Amino acid sequence: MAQYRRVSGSVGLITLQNPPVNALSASVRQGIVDSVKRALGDQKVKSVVICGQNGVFCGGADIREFGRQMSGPPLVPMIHDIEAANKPVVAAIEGSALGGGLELALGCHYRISHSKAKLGLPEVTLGLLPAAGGTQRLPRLIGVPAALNLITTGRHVTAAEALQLGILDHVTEHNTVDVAVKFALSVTGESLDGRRISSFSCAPLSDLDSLFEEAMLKVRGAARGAIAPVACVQAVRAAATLPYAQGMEREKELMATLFHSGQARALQYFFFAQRAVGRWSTPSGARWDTSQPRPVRKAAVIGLGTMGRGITVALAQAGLSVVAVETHAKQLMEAKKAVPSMLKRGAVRGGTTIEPDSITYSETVQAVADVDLVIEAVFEDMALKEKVFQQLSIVCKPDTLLCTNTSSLDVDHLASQTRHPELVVGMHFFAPAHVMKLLEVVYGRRSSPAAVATAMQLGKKMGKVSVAVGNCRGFAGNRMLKRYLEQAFFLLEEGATPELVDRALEEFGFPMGVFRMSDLSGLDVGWRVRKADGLADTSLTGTSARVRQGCRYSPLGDLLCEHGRFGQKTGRGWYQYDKPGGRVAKSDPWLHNFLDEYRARHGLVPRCIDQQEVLERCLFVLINEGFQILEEGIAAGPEDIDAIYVFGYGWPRHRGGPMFYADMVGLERVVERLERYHQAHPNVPYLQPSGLLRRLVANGSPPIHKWRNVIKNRNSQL
Ligand SMILES: CC(C)(COP(=O)(O)OP(=O)(O)OC[C@H]1O[C@@H](n2cnc3c(N)ncnc32)[C@H](O)[C@@H]1OP(=O)(O)O)[C@@H](O)C(=O)NCCC(=O)NCCSC(=O)/C=C/CCCCCCCCCCCCC(=O)O
Repeated sequence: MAQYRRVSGSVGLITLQNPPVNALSASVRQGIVDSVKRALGDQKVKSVVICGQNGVFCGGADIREFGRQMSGPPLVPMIHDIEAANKPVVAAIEGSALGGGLELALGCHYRISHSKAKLGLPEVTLGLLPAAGGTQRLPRLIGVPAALNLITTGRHVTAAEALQLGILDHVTEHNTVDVAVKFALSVTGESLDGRRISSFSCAPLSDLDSLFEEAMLKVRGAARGAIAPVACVQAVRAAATLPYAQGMEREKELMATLFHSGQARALQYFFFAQRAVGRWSTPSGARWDTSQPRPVRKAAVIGLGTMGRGITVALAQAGLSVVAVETHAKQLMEAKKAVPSMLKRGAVRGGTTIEPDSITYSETVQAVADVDLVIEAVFEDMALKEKVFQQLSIVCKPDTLLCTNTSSLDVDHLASQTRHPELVVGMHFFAPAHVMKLLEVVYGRRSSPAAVATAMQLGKKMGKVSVAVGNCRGFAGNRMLKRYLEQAFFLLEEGATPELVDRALEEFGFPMGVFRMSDLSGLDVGWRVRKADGLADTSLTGTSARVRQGCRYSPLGDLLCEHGRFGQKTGRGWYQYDKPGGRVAKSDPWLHNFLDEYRARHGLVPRCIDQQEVLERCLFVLINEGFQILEEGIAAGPEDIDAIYVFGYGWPRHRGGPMFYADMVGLERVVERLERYHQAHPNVPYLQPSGLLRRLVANGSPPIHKWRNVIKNRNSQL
């Protein structure tokens, strides 16, 4: 709703009231329409101010209404009526003016903002466009290039930038509503002719065609297959080339194509999923709202390889004081050079300053005696990590939280090496650790609620999306990835090429296909793990060469490593590169010969594999493992898995994440395809649909937001 009152004698003050962000729900829109009518009909009122309660102007249209039958007054005519008013209307912006909130402000005759406010048109991130006149008014106000940038990226700008761009008329450090009311009094009776943005023309540009061609190329490159950014460019083009009324028609038409699209559904689901992962819970009953995080002021990082350096930077950027420990003198010296320059680059990018003395370096673990939290980031080797944890348990304060940055090792086992296993959790960072948004916080059997809460909060402070997951081999992300990689190898055995598999995945929306990604991260990483697991034995011959522990196994990755092909770092992997460290993947005839010989040696007759099979085999098997993970309670809900895959593994956001994708495709279809592939490959047991997946289908395939009920029922039966 909206509250209306008269203030300072002649100003009608309209306050949007819909906590927490004053989203423009049907009742808020109705409240605005009614209040504007009252203000315009009241002779005593000479000007109007619109503001939001609790220090937030407006977070935009109510996203929760989008999937439902729309009711209440529509936004577009509401904003037109405000703009057409014959009394000055001033927007008083505090907190946020986003999406429909900014569009409402653009319909006002003046915009005054607090200096700390953020403004933007983020509709594109929800699979939409600013269809309440935003695509038509913003270019008319600030010019086509700047508007294109804001509308196609959805980025939020500070009040200072908004003032510079010309979105705002005034920025204040004081009480914004008071300032706006005074301003409204000062403009009473002035002509509004030059204040209605819809009557402006876009500033002329010399080469519109190439501007829009470039913009189109840029958005197509940035989010492969996403339709909203393309529609945003088309809508802004309409603003630049058509009269306002026709531009509005075009905006409406383009919005209609987006509004009910699968991509919009996926992105809106993902908006709420990101927020849901913060409300974590564990099977032991620990929860986000009942567990108190400990304060962490000083942290330590043990091991300053690539990951340790990135973690050190992330901690320092979060404002912590950091003790960075590396026992190898040469590595320490290199880290002392690398970390400050990483910090400097980050500060330039983010416009922040870093206290250079917030990091101290040491060659001994003794230096961490007084820290609140340690993140161990030594080489991925259990014996080495055990030793470090034993040492830390002696050196640290008894209440220091001990975290391990491992991508798959057993957190419970490491906890058992310490005097306080309840203070041990995993913090699985993704490389580069100071850039990648994802953090898996891995709780062990004995991790205390406070330990989990502290790690989750620290992740948030570092700007990460922290997802709490249980302890199992590979946790959630890598456990699912393993299945995906294995299917990709099997597809090569059956006749596919890395190019074919990668093309299918990249057209689906991944920034890189599985083979290009493996080349980038290094084939030797997985090889080392397989060797440690006793799997990578290429001396086996005959049928046993492709079977391990009774299941199908592909030694292709091991064979490549034996040829010294570790990916980009060696200049050869699944592709060839112009030099070691080269980035541009080129098809490699050697690899194709190698695959031909391999198939011939094993009596494999190559067949034609299409993109659909690639997608189904690789993605459905990964999804199936996701269901297994939910079934086991390793992840609390599908949103956790989706956040992990979008933020950590390049799953295209406009497809919502693997679990959402399964919901979109239809669970019955996923089961049917998995069963069919399992029949064709009976020695791949994990192609069998998981129990949870089958149960969901048996329960009538409820929509994704209801899966938790089925999972919960299952857990309560156990
Ligand atoms: C920056 C924020 C605003 C605040 O951030 P923060 O303080 O960190 O808080 P959060 O945790 O993010 O949020 C707190 C809770 O509030 C919920 N929330 C936030 N914003 C919204 C919202 N806009 N709607 C609903 N709920 C919201 C959030 O989920 C949290 O709750 P919970 O924890 O999940 O329970 C930050 O929140 C933020 O960035 N918000 C989103 C801002 C945004 O993206 N705004 C744009 C929204 S879309 C929009 O505005 C569109 C406008 C144009 C619409 C035109 C309509 C025309 C319809 C025509 C249809 C024609 C087609 C029909 C065709 C046919 O049918 O024929």
